[in-house]
Amino acid sequence: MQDSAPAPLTEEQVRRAPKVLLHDHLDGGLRPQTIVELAAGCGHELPVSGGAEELGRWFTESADSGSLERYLETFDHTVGVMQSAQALTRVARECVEDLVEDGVVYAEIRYAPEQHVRDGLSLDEVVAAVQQGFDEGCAAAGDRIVVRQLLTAMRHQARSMEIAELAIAWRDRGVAGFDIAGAEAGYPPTRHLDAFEYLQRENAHFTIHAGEAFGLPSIWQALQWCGADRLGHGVRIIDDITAHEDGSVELGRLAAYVRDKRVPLEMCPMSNLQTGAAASLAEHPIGLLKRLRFRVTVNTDNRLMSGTSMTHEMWSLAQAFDYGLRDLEWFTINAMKSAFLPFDQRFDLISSVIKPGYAALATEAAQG
Ligand SMILES: O=c1[nH]cnc2c1ncn2[C@H]1C[C@H](O)[C@@H](CO)O1
Ligand SMILES: [Zn+2]
Repeated sequence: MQDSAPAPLTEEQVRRAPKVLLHDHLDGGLRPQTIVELAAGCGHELPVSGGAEELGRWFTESADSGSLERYLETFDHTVGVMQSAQALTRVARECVEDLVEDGVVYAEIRYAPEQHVRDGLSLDEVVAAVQQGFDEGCAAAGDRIVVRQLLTAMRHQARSMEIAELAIAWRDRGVAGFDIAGAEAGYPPTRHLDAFEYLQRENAHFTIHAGEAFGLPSIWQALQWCGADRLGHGVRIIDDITAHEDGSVELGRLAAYVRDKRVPLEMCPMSNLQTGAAASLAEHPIGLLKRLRFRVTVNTDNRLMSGTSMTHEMWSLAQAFDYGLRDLEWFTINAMKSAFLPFDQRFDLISSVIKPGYAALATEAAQG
């Protein structure tokens, strides 16, 4: 008889476990050393002058602000050094290298092309430069990772239609979908309804940052007006769930819809602690949402600003909620099922990479 107790986990096992990343910002994941070098090359003035280590600390400390708006201010110093094709290619290539090192087997990486045209690049050149970096990184990694782009439009700007058209123009050349990001309060997703309706007519996929810094109305609009396939964060769906003292739980209509329709939630626990969307990891809604079997996925959001990685997110959750390998496999398969990749490719990654990867780790753990 097989022992049904969850295998005891080590951080090293989590690092080696196959992981899937759906929500990660290219401009939120630079290596501090790369920022120092790119800033020197393009004349961008950094907030501190002491080198990579001090700069890395500056990002995590400044992002740890309790407010999404202040958190977002730190991006001035990553976007500022990502204004040339060479810089974009380098950052994209290093992103793939870092994800491979972290045990990620499939990633959708997002960024806002409209933020990278200050020095004269066209939107098309921006996407091409990032794709070049992803191609180089993936080629160097052999077949260990598959990477796609998601193109983001900034919700306070008015270029979403153009960015949606860009995503369609690149849909067979590395771009898997579309997103909107930026300050949530005051900028409802319905401002960009024309872009979402266009994408729906094109049979395209999109996710919307919603329910992070603003509550249920934002999630409701993202799903019921805009037709989002997935929710970026979506943590505030917890506001539509009542936990009674006797242990029973009641879902409001929106929460029930999200669970019934298997709407993927791109949860980013460490980022939520920094922006104030959750008070502590132990109190993070991910614990209850997983127990209620919402389609929860685990993500990094911004590896630089949160000083995080997929290994760190999953290892921290494992410690906070006593998760074992099976729970991490569940998150990973949830994410792979929710990817904006064709069904046959998702199926193949689940059956030939993810399941065998977790099975091998479970065998290893059982053998001590
Ligand atoms: O967690 C986030 N919420 C909303 N916007 C975000 C978040 N993380 C990054 N962004 C913004 C800042 C980036 O410059 C932009 C594109 O990646 O997306
Ligand atoms: Zn995000």
